[in-house]
Amino acid sequence: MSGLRAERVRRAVGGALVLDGVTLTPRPGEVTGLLGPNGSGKSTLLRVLAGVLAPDAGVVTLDDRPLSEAGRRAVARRVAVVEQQADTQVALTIVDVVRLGRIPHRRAWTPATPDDEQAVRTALTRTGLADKANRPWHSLSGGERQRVHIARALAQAPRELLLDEPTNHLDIHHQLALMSLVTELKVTTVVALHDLNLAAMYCDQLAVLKQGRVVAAGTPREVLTETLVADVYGVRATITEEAPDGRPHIRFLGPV
Ligand SMILES: Nc1ncnc2c1ncn2[C@@H]1O[C@H](COP(=O)(O)OP(=O)(O)OP(=O)(O)O)[C@@H](O)[C@H]1O
Repeated sequence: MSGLRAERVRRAVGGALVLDGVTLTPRPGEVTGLLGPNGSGKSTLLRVLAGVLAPDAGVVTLDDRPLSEAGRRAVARRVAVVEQQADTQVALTIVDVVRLGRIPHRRAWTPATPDDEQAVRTALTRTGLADKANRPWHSLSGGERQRVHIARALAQAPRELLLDEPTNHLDIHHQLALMSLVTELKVTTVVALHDLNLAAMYCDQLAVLKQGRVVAAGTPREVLTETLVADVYGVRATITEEAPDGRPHIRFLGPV
């Protein structure tokens, strides 16, 4: 089966079992939302899918081949990752940071090709950063930095995109713009989200983690039920299905 897949993955962090038998099969070209309360294992699962952390048991495969055998460079050409609170230390401009996305595609010691520069320009335009390309990183707001990291991931031209709470720091316009962009890309995407309504609006599939296990998976309509929100998040909610496409809308009423 093509694409990225986690199968019965277990992983302990700092002595505690954080992922306990997680299987995730993101559908090619679709957006899979990863939900779950704080500490449920979302970031850890994304790091295991990215090959940054190795599973203790189980396997992550890319086109049926274990990630551990694929080689870092081959993985970097395919899989782009935007981590939470990704920071960049050095004195770079926006366009410099976005150019970092091209590194996996370039041969050592060769200058950027016109294709590299075109990919960088397109990524800047799609994230609304084209007119800010030469701004220094340190002068950017939290939301602008977040968008630069998304642009860097797009410049990488990945087939798989892993995003850890990418709408953190973003105002409502940029949250919606980012999620629209991600759905338009037709790149296989796994995105950790806290906002259940955003997940319901934009994701094709959802997987819900609780204490390191997948407790629900399917379409937003299948997954987002009042019972699930109460069980997993400890919150009372009423859920309606909104026209025209019948996606669920969650109205939170309070803690259980
Ligand atoms: N370096 C570490 N040492 C000890 N425990 C860790 C470490 N990193 C993560 N954990 C623990 O692993 C669990 C899962 O963390 P993870 O960051 O994957 O959760 P998450 O679902 O992404 O949470 P959040 O929604 O808060 O970002 C948490 O209980 C966390 O405290």
